[in-house]
Amino acid sequence: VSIPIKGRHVFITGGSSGIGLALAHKAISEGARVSLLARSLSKLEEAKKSLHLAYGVDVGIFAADVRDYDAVKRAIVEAGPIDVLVVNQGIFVPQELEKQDMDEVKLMIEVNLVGSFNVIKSALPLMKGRKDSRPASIALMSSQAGQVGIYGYSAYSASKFGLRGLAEALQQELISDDIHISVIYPPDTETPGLEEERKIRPKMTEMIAGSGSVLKAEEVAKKTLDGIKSGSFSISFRMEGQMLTIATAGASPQRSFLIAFFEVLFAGISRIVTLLFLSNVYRSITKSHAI
Ligand SMILES: NC(=O)C1=CN([C@@H]2O[C@H](COP(=O)(O)OP(=O)(O)OC[C@H]3O[C@@H](n4cnc5c(N)ncnc54)[C@H](OP(=O)(O)O)[C@@H]3O)[C@@H](O)[C@H]2O)C=CC1
Ligand SMILES: CCCCCCCCCCCCCCCC(=O)[C@@H](N)CO
Repeated sequence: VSIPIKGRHVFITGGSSGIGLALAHKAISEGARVSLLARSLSKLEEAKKSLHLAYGVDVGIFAADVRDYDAVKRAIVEAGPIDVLVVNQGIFVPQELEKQDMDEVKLMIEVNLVGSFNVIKSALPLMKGRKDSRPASIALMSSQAGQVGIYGYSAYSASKFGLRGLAEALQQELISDDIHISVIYPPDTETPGLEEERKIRPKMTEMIAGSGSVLKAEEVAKKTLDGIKSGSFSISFRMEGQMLTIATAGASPQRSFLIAFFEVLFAGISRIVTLLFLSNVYRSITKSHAI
């Protein structure tokens, strides 16, 4: 499939900052009509201003908390039928579960996972009933921490793994409506969110996450939009991200015959690489515990 962007309505949650904002830039530069949803109206207005300055076009902005179904529904109905829905809002507060407050655990699940249900469920009727007969897309922002559980991310990883289950089931429900699901698995990405996270990351989390790449939000946005356009179910970054996606291919759909071929060819070897990676992780944990 090929999902056109030009002239279509791209709705981005968490679009006022970081990856979401970078994606707004990219989508507008490819001729989309863009709407952004986030909580803070002032951050949304700032984003709107910066986008106007860069491209001379106006984006629709909607201040709502994804945890509030009615508010999300109102915003989406007001914005009008969506062709490409990017469910990108997310928060990350790393901490060992034993030390983490249940309030923080629930917040991550509610914003990252339940919030995504609220957004998708609100958008579905209008997306399915769209006049535009061309293929549409729903993209969910997961993380490499949604492919492998990482120390300090019990709640965050659970929320991001959850998105994958949602995505796999939803693709079966929506394929007849020509709506294509993508799940995006970025590594650490330079954003205001990551800057905040780094102040409180446990050492072990930093060490493990630090073994992957650190990308610019623009790079993540570009690959994300390219992946959406080609209807890729799984979107990953750089060599290690590609390997991780092959190692965790599981029962996710694969449209590319070439990549399917690689998945089969490298299934054994990528399991070995994964076990080596994990044995390093466990060795580091044991070592640091011994000090
Ligand atoms: N940066 C990274 O290293 C990585 C990030 N990701 C994922 O990418 C996504 C974006 O991350 P990033 O750009 O770093 O994050 P930022 O913190 O920079 O931006 C988060 C965005 O989400 C919005 N948001 C947060 N909470 C809510 C809420 N309850 N309701 C509505 N909007 C909300 C924020 O606006 P406001 O606060 O005003 O609501 C903001 O627009 C997240 O899902 C994250 O998990 C995945 C892998 C790596
Ligand atoms: C075949 C096996 C090879 C495996 C190597 C891959 C390395 C895994 C590193 C995982 C890093 C997780 C970063 C999460 C980033 C994120 O979501 C946030 N910044 C928010 O917390």
